[in-house]
Amino acid sequence: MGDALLEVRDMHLALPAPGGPRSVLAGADLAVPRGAFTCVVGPSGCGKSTLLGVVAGLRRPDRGAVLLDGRDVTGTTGHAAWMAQDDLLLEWRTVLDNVALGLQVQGVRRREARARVRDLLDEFGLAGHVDARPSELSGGLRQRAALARTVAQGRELLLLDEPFGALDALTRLHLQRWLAATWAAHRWTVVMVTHDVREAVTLADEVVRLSGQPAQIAARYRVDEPHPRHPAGLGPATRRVEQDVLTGLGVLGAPDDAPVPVP
Ligand SMILES: Nc1ncnc2c1ncn2[C@@H]1O[C@H](COP(=O)(O)OP(=O)(O)OP(=O)(O)O)[C@@H](O)[C@H]1O
Repeated sequence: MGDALLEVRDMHLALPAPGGPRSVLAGADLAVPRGAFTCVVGPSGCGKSTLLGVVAGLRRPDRGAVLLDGRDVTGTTGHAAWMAQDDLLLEWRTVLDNVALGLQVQGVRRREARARVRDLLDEFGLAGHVDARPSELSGGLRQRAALARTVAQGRELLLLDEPFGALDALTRLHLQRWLAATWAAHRWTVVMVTHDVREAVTLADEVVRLSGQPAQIAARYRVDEPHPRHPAGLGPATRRVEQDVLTGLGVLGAPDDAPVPVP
């Protein structure tokens, strides 16, 4: 794990529940190399977002550590930028000012922040929308703007929690292709939670599967196909990984560590 930018070690966390604290994370370990894309999948409600929250420092674990480049950042914020399914764009600000906000909250003056994000807006296909309000944008453009705001913060680590979860299937496919190409050009270090296994194997160098509650790392799957990948044109080895992840989740064949969830 010597070259890992992010290391999560032996993470334990219990959260309040009606009958007393319930263990949500029970010894999760993670190592993400600098410039790698890791996707986290797992049964609904198993603790994926909670794990991301602990990595971001929004929650302090009961036990375990979060290391960034070997620094202990457990329970602190500032090392990671977070993007959730809900884009959290401010409706009264233009696209330019929403994206610039990522820098302004770090103390950069508005004028400088606006100047610094303009190139990013061009690259993210938002050049024609800088003065638009979020309500004037399509769902896909909103998510691009939210991602631009996340990236603009210049943090070492990007944490994406189901960023395309609310989009229709076609828009989602477009954004997966776009993110695959944009990430391949930048090589940000990313940990992304998704329910979409095709999305995971399209984007990730490694897919990490969590077990059911309390969550542990059930399996890791390497995806070696060169980036950028096309979600509808994945190679046979990547398709096999996809099948393996689905099998592990109990969607295909026999699950190896969890009961098949009854919808
Ligand atoms: N603030 C909280 N207080 C108490 N329990 C919580 C809190 N937040 C989450 N939980 C519980 O912790 C468990 C894990 O939740 P989490 O949102 O991390 O799961 P998830 O895998 O991201 O879910 P999903 O797949 O539905 O997005 C769930 O049982 C949830 O009800």
